[in-house]
Amino acid sequence: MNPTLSELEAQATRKKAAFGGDAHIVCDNLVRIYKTEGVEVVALQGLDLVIDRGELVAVVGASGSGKSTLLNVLSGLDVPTAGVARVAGMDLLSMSARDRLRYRRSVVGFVWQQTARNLLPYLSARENVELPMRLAGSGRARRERAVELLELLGVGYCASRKILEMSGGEQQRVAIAVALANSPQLILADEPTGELDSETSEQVFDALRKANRELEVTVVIVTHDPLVSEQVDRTVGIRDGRTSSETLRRADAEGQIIAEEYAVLDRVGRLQLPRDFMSALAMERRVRLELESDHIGVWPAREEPSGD
Ligand SMILES: Nc1ncnc2c1ncn2[C@@H]1O[C@H](COP(=O)(O)OP(=O)(O)OP(=O)(O)O)[C@@H](O)[C@H]1O
Repeated sequence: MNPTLSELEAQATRKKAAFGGDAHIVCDNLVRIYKTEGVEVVALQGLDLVIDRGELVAVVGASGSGKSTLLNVLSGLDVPTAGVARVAGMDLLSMSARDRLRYRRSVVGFVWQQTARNLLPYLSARENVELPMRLAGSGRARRERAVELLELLGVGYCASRKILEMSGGEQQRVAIAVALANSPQLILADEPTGELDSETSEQVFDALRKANRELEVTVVIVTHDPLVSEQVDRTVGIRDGRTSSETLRRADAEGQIIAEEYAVLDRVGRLQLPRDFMSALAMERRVRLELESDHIGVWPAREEPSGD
């Protein structure tokens, strides 16, 4: 018997709910097209991404691959052209202006690469951390919380200093305290160690890891810094506006970290082969697939015999 219309509707809703389920961040077929002077740039071309609550994830990819666009969408600063973007159950496409403001103030915190974008120069570190709490209208104990956060991140001694009296690494750790001020569920960081040397980068990354482990905040870091991308449990690679690869790290029985690379398979079965794999075997246009009992073989297409 043919299904009724309401059965079909229920089926479609079930299917929709299945992708990502109740994960903390769900991007499903996310598209962002920029139009400038009549020219269209497709920055995100159907990006799928699922991040669970409490994960610490690095996002990597070549310049122009869409990393900042993704972060801008997740931070509520930019609205995607199509697809689904959901954070903590909130739909970032259909959100009202009022909900968006609330979302940006108290659900998500950001840390940018340029410290000038994170901190106000005429306020002390402590006052900078208090400011988002003031704007959100949170009542008492702002001062205590600001000092507590600065101490947690190892920069309690900077509480009364202004930006110019702190090193780059100290400024970024204060910026993380600012991002944490209103107890967000998620921290987004765009190249937070981009302007720092490796020792200072380590301190800033440790501060983000502390926020993740001790305050149970989900953390997404866009980075070119191997020091960051090689220490997280999961690194997501973006290529041409889509998630193309993932590296998962786990400790083996001896405590050694093992990194395993995966290609990302979308819901209709598409995957991107790494460019260096394709060029190593001169694969282009089409490949031959063979289904084996436990894997799928991929071969370069056979040379067609030339007719002469
Ligand atoms: N506001 C905008 N208007 C027009 N095009 C844009 C805009 N922002 C980004 N783009 C384009 O979208 C594409 C993705 O840019 P995006 O900044 O997300 O890349 P990215 O991976 O963050 O790069 P990078 O590592 O250099 O910061 C690029 O082709 C870029 O030129």
